[in-house]
Amino acid sequence: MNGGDSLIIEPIHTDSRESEHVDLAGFMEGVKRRNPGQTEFIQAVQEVAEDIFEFIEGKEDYHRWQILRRIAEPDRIVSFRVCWEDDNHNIRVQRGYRVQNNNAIGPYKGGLRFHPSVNESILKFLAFEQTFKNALTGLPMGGGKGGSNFNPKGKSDGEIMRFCQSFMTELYRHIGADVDVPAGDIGVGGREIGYMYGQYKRITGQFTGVLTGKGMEYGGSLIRPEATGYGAVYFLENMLKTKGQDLAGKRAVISGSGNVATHAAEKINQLGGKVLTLSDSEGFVHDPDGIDQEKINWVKAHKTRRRGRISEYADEFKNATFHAGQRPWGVECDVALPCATQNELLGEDARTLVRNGCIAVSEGANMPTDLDGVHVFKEAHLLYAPGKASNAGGVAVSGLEMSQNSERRSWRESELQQMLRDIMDGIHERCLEYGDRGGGYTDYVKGANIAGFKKVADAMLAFGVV
Ligand SMILES: NC(=O)C1=CN([C@@H]2O[C@H](COP(=O)(O)OP(=O)(O)OC[C@H]3O[C@@H](n4cnc5c(N)ncnc54)[C@H](OP(=O)(O)O)[C@@H]3O)[C@@H](O)[C@H]2O)C=CC1
Ligand SMILES: O=C(O)CCC(=O)C(=O)O
Repeated sequence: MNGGDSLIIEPIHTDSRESEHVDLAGFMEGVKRRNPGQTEFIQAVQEVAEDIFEFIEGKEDYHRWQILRRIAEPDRIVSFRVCWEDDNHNIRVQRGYRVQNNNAIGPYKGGLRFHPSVNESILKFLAFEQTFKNALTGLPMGGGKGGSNFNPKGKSDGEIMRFCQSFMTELYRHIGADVDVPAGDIGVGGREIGYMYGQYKRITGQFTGVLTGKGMEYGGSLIRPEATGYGAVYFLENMLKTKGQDLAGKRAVISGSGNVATHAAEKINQLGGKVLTLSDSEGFVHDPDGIDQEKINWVKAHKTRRRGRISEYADEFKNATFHAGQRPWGVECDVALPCATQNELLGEDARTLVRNGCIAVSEGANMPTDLDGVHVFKEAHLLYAPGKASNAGGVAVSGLEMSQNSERRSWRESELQQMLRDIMDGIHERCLEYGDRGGGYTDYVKGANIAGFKKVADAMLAFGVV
């Protein structure tokens, strides 16, 4: 059963087993009971709880004030109907959501996803992850996420505009520059942000920093489009540096062909690596000659302007092959960057990567590796960065966009590039601080989970029970 669409949440009751010190298994039993069928959300909480239980052992305050339990219960979930008219004058009805997970350290912040798979479980997992990620950036941002089961594929520009306007007609009452600041995610790029911002401005009459990822003409920030992909590669570079290595000559396997994947590919090339693959939901392309900047430019135009499929890459560039219905993890590589979607790299894929000699994985997507895969990477002592650390560059530059909007000014590209670098270096440092397992091995998952948790948890302790 997929309970993802259910809005009924069991009331938080003081079950005697949960008001005392439960162990990890007892805690997860409660999470599963309260969130039936929400597999992605349960997976995300489990991955965090595995590390946090070890960290809070003997730390009475975190237990007594039920901090993890409270972070794993969204502050609120808003669900609404979104009606729009297609080009054939049919009335279409979609479901929209905003999950406001936690605002202990700043306004809710996180993207909007338009994809047919969107449901409550997926947005809850994303908002939960976002809470830790945003804390890791060091900027004052809480965690949220939203979206709709609207499928943008094959829709005309007019249909996209009407949907975005209808979506914002309800969402606007739940957001604000100091309340909740959405941005893009899968299926939401510059075009959609523009339509939504226009509608927000039309309804409220306000020109404020209520969305990020805006166009440069109306309050956007330089390098926001590049920031997630570039940041994931900076993080990868930092991990390699701990082993005295760099990206020069390294073969990279990348999934996805959207915003994050193409900018990750761009930065890998700039740092001397060779990108062998890109993918979309229909399969992957393998280009043994390398996907250089010219080819990346073709992919960007193909996906964002022509709205084409990645399979057509193999018709355009000689020696490239398209592998329908497959993911790229079997292609031999030194580094891998999953940049498409959740659970796209399973335990078996992780074993294949390890067997083929891959030394580092930096996640551009959110939770692309399933729990089995995470455990495989940890046991192999791979340099493995979870998305909440490695893909934080995007939301970090969104935070910088908020600052620029508040100050009513724009920073130079060189300043922003340096700030993105510094923020990614800072996240890496925090992972090293909390993820040291001894013997030269850093567990970046543990480091990211604990560093993110500690910041949010300590703010929550300051507020008492709210
Ligand atoms: N944009 C950002 O700033 C940030 C994004 N992320 C995460 O990065 C990932 C990619 O986002 P982004 O690049 O912005 O999104 P885009 O919409 O630009 O691109 C998404 C890419 O992923 C592919 N994809 C989507 N769903 C699936 C699926 N079910 N199976 C296989 N491939 C799929 C798409 O293929 P197709 O065209 O066939 O749908 C497309 O190639 C997401 O996990 C997102 O949450 C994380 C941090 C910030
Ligand atoms: O820039 C933002 O606010 C959103 C980024 C995002 O959705 C993410 O980090 O997953």
